[in-house]
Amino acid sequence: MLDVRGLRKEYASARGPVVALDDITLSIPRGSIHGIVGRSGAGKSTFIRCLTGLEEPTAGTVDLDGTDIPALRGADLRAVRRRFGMVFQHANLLDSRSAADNIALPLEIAGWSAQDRRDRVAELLDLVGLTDRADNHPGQLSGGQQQRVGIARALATRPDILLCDEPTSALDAGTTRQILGLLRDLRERLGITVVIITHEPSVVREVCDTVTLLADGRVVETGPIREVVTDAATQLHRDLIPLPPLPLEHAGSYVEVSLGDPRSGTTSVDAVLSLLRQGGVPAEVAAATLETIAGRRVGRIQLEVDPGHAAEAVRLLEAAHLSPEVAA
Ligand SMILES: Nc1ncnc2c1ncn2[C@@H]1O[C@H](COP(=O)(O)OP(=O)(O)OP(=O)(O)O)[C@@H](O)[C@H]1O
Repeated sequence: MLDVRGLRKEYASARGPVVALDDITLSIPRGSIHGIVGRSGAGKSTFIRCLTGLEEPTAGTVDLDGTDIPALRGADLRAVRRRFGMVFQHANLLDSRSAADNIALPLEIAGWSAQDRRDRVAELLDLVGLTDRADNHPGQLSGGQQQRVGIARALATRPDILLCDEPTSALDAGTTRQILGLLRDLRERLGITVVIITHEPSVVREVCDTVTLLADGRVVETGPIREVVTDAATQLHRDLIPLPPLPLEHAGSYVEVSLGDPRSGTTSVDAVLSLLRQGGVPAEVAAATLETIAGRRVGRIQLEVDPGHAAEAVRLLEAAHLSPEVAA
């Protein structure tokens, strides 16, 4: 549905051009939840601005159902922008207006009649579970409820794509789960496509179907979560299944292994330990992260082995397709 090819964005600066996006090529399927991850400065915001036509790329195409967004001007561009709804880290609601009136704002701007606005707002309040809070002002709502109002407002004019820029970064873990549950629910009920910019691996793990990792304006990895997460060679595999750093003081050698690679029949911590034991290598688990992501059991284990056995441990683990790496 959204097909980005060779997208490049340069900004002029006193020290020459800054390349914010460099040859970005990726696809976001209709009705999917797509995560865009990357460090600060990776180009995430620039990418979103190019998607919505707020920024004109230096080169490349952004194809939305056969329309190249960067090629549009005037009324056509304004029309295509209405196909995107925006959700931000903070809902930025107007304090002087009730929840219902905040949601009605884009409908007023789009010229809906008072009756149509009332009907649509009631529908949206129900959709985000805030019917009983319609008359509350933002100061009377929790952060999570304010974000629900923000999401309802973004959906008001029935966009096809919901772009969420760090939608849960300001929320606690419990509220984050509720908001992610709501986004998933909206995708099921409305068939809407959701794009989430986030720096939180947990958001990607919990809700995304597909993901793109950006670094220095380039695509490092992109694809379905269930594929990238089971490929021990990807950066996303490490980012989505994080292990703690090694203990500050340690005498042993540490070997990290990955579970979940389809080529490996070894799927549990016990199986890894017994494989090493049978090979004559005693090992202990120093840390482990085990998750079920997109229906796949995946994990990473940090093993402490005697330094004299490290090379043998790596050999045994490699033979079992557990992608061992000596941690330093
Ligand atoms: N208007 C601009 N003029 C010049 N350089 C810019 C401009 N906007 C962004 N950049 C540069 O482009 C690069 C990408 O910035 P961008 O804001 O897209 O990154 P980001 O991944 O969204 O970062 P963050 O997570 O901190 O918001 C950075 O090097 C940034 O300094």
